[in-house]
Amino acid sequence: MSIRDNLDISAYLVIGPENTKGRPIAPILEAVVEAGYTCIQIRSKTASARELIELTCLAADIIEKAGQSDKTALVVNDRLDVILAARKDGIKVDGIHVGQSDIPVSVCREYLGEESIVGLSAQTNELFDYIQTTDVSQIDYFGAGPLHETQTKTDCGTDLDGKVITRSFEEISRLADLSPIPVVVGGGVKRADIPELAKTGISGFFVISAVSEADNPKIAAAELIESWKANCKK
Ligand SMILES: Cc1ncc(COP(=O)(O)OP(=O)(O)O)c(N)n1
Ligand SMILES: Cc1ncsc1CCOP(=O)(O)O
Ligand SMILES: [Mg+2]
Repeated sequence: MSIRDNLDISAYLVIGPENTKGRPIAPILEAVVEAGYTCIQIRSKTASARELIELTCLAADIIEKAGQSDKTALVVNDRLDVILAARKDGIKVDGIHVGQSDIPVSVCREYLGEESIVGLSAQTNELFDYIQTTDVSQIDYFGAGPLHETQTKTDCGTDLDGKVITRSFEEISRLADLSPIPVVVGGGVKRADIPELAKTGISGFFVISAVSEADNPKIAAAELIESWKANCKK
């Protein structure tokens, strides 16, 4: 049985060295694992392959030391090469998250195998048609959003005309109803959004800055997940 079989994307942290205001990543990872986050995604647009492998190793170590290897999934953003290299070093990496212009999901599935998690960002344009018509046989969940415009990823939700399309709670509820697979929503999500987001019926929230840029990431991480659990529909 792999962690893919019991996929839980309810509390999902995305993190990279460019998101921590210069602070070390390890204490933030330790705090989110301790708080019970179910998924951690290593994502960096600036780190080298070697740095990403090291970071992935660090995260896997922290998850293992906390005894959470069966509960906190570790995925890497975009970089199939990094996952393959990390696995060759014996590091437990559970999967990948890719977007519309990244390596195709069929290739990820072929190289990572049936026990791995493959997450895909839903397309912004014609989102509702897209999630109902896409072949989801190779993927485990959709990443969708943004709820608000975000400085962390300014191109998130950009439509064909270059305009950022944010999603209302009502639209997110429709997404949850229509999607054949779990949906995790992020992009500008802050603590105040969690009660309403949790009531939409989606499977989880994902955040970068609400935790990694917080004055106290440990408290911020705990508050987000507690609020999610307190308000969750399912
Ligand atoms: C959980 C989750 N959802 C969406 C994204 C965005 O992925 P992508 O569209 O490929 O953009 P980048 O993150 O690669 O800039 C994500 N990373 N995680
Ligand atoms: C990686 C990613 N994908 C869609 S929005 C986003 C960034 C979310 O960051 P923040 O939680 O700081 O808005
Ligand atoms: Mg990507």
